[in-house]
Amino acid sequence: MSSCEPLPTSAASKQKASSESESDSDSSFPDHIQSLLNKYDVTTNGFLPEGPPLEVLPDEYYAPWEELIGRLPESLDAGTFREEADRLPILETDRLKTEGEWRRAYVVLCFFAHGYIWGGSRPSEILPPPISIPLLAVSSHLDLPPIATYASLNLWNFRCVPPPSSYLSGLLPPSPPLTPASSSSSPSLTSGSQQPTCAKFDPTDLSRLQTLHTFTGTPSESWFYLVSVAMEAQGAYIIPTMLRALQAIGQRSENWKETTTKALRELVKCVDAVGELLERMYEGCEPMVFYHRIRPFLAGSKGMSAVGLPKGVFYDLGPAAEGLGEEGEERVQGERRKGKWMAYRGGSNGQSSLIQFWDLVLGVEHVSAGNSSPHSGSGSGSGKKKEQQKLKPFHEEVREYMPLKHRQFLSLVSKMGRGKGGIRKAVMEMVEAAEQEGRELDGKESELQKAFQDATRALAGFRNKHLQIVARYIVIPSRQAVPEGMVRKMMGRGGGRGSDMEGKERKEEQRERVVNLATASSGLQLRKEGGKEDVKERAGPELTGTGGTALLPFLKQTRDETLKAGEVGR
Ligand code: HEM
Repeated sequence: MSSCEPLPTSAASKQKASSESESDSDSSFPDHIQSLLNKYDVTTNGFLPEGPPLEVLPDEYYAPWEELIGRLPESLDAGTFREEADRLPILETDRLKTEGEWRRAYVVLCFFAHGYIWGGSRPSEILPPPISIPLLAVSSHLDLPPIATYASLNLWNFRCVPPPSSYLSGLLPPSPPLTPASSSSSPSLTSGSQQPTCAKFDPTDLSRLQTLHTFTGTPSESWFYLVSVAMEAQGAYIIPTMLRALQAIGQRSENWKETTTKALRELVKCVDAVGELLERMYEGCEPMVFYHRIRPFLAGSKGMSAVGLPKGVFYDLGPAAEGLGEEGEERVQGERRKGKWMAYRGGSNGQSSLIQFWDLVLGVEHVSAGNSSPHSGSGSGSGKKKEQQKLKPFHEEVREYMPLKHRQFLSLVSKMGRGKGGIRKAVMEMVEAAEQEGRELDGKESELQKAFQDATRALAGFRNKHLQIVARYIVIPSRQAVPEGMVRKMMGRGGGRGSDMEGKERKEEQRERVVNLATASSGLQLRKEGGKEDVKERAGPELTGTGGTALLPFLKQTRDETLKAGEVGR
């Protein structure tokens, strides 16, 4: 299917799904559900904003940021980004007025931070004051970590354009950025758009989405972010439906079984529709470009010893005053500086609130710490197992990377229904009650049990699709030769360890580093010795998390935990 054909999962089905619900007499959303959604910043687009993200900071004061972000891919490609970022003025954040402006500043500064850390021949372990000072202030205001997150890369990094009659060839390139100077007179500036905006803001339609920023300027990178945007929007309508079911369960309302069954059937349709969008990743994102060019920029600073960041990144706040030993001062590269070493996960779609919402509603529990440990990679045997047990589960840990209100919303959802355990708990109690009464489930109960199992299967099916994607975009490229052009691009100009290395040796060193960087995002390493490829069981190196948990087994575990949740009353 071309990217411009109408989506089977577009606005049409989103609206259809809602109107189907609306036609049910008991299905209008009570005011308190609406006010709950408002309170936690869950919009008609789900965890995306209600309207388009701001594209330019309106105050001219921020022109130096806007100017540089506007040509980030070119600057990175030319190998000049670090120098340019070093020369930026250290801007105050007190001119940021609205939440939209704070978010915009966060998007810009996160792109700067990752461009700076990963945009050279070696990762930079120091983030200079023009980036780190405002980034720390902005992330503290938003209560987000000072690192690229799903919010900065996806949720707040897109625009919606009119139907692409003029772009029928398919993928939309990222549009030229706006500068405050070019748009300050425009009344549409604060609503964040210079392009003609959509008649209706509809982020479910991939053909009408564009990213605001990328590191590489490639259509693959835009597509990679935009697929998630469309998925989040497509999944939005199910949120109030599921809340209503959880409330009915919690209140033990007379018709809780019917309400929940209906909601679960709707959830199956929703998960399938979102899964169809996920599979559209193949249409516009090339695996080799993703693996070698895009993914390295998404890497975090946690668990990155293998690529030269053993302590994470130093957020440099400037030279320390005379005298030694003040708190918050460090000797960094021979100089006393104010600042702090920090280590965070990289940007990941695993930070999506929508998928966690589904898990919580259903009562799916995930226990694996995934590949999150920065420190235990070299451990082995039972020691490593014990360390794994001490780690926070991946899904719990990544909540800290979600916008505050969404985090709070998920925490609230986890307690709805009959306390922790979502719909699963209610279904289990129902089955146990029938067992205790020595009877079979009645018709309504059997329907609910089946609807619940179908929903967990649908979610496991979604995770299977995701596993295939991970195999195609990470596992397979990690085992193929690095294409020439990719090495050159990744190294930037003047990259590499020096001119004394030649030919094969230099190429191999570069390949290793590129592969390490590419696998390092989220703390992965390419382990060379032994192991079997676990997708198709071919011999070859094994991708592991630094916590010792192999990547594919981790994702398979999340799928199996989903399936297991569905086993009630068998
Ligand atoms: C090229 C496309 C993609 C690749 C290569 C990919 C890769 C990965 C990897 C390596 C992980 C392990 C944890 C981590 O590194 O953070 C992960 C986890 C995850 N990804 Fe993706 N991903 C892709 C697209 C998506 C999309 C579009 C979504 C939807 C929002 C998504 C949702 C998730 C979720 C929810 C997890 C957590 C594990 C789970 O709950 O099953 N991924 N992904």
